[in-house]
Amino acid sequence: MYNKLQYISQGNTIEKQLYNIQQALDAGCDWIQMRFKNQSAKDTFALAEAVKFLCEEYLANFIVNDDLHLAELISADGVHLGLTDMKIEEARTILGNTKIIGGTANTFEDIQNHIKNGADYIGLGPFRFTDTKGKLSPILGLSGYFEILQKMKKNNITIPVFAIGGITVKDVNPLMETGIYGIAVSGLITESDEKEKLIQQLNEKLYANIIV
Ligand SMILES: Cc1ncc(COP(=O)(O)OP(=O)(O)O)c(N)n1
Ligand SMILES: Cc1nc(C(=O)O)sc1CCOP(=O)(O)O
Ligand SMILES: [Mg+2]
Repeated sequence: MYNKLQYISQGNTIEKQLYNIQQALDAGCDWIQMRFKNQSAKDTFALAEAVKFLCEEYLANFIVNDDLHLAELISADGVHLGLTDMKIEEARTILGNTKIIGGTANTFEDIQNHIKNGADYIGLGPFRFTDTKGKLSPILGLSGYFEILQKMKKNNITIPVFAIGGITVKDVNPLMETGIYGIAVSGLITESDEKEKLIQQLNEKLYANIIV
């Protein structure tokens, strides 16, 4: 069972990334996706090794954005691949069945393809406009999630779906009502001055209907 909250890291330097990731871990986040764009291979590797070490210390899941070979090299828990990254089918062949592979989707058809190709979870977005990522796919809004999740239900499709893109605390309840599994957030956690309180609030909402 996956955690319902994934933190997507931010920062243009190794130091800034490590600071943000450590803060998220300290505040109780237990799933980190390292997203470090347009950096040298040397720096990306150095950061990945340090994040792997940190996540082991905090018993947090650690996946790498985009770079399957890096994920393999440092034995991360998995990788997140977008629609223009390495094909999920190929990634599955390389990583085997024990690693997590997430795939980005913007439509019901994307989800069908990812399932066919062996994805473990879906990052469905964007929910709304966000500065965190350039070249966004069409914005889904609540109605987009509702339609796609209804289609999944009708077609008996079950795979954990994480909403992503500009999500704030007040979006969590309505998003969960559409049938998503969890959320992936970056700016919300990075920019918060009260991270522990925020993560507690998010988890309360995300796990509200789970009976232990
Ligand atoms: C959980 C999750 N969902 C979607 C994305 C976006 O991936 P991608 O489309 O490859 O865009 P970049 O993050 O690489 O800019 C994600 N990273 N995580
Ligand atoms: C990395 C990413 N992927 C998206 C997609 O729609 O595929 S939106 C996004 C940015 C998520 O960061 P924030 O929580 O700061 O908006
Ligand atoms: Mg990508």
